[in-house]
Amino acid sequence: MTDAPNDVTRAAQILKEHRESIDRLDAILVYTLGERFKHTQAVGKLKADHDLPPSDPAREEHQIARLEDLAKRADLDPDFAKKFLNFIIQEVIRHHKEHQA
Ligand SMILES: C=C(O[C@@H]1C=C(C(=O)O)C=C[C@H]1O)C(=O)O
Repeated sequence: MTDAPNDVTRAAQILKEHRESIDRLDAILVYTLGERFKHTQAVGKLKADHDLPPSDPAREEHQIARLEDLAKRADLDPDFAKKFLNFIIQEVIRHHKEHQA
């Protein structure tokens, strides 16, 4: 079935509004990640200064469990949330190893 011109205009408007929301949320994600990395870089320096290991598996396990719970409440796939956090943590650990090199 072909859309009436009004339907096309309305759909275009709805698409535009969703994309504006997506752009705003992407900006929040990027700024939030930037803030997170500022803290993890400070942790990396602290660890290097005090000869502490780059990774802390017990802390990670606790974070993953917490994030899975948050994801369920936020209607986000908990497996995706887990993969996403793991991806970020691996990058943080790489930075921490660089601090210690
Ligand atoms: C930031 C830390 O270092 C590592 C990175 C973590 C993270 O990005 O959340 C968590 C645990 C550590 O493996 C930390 O120990 O708190």
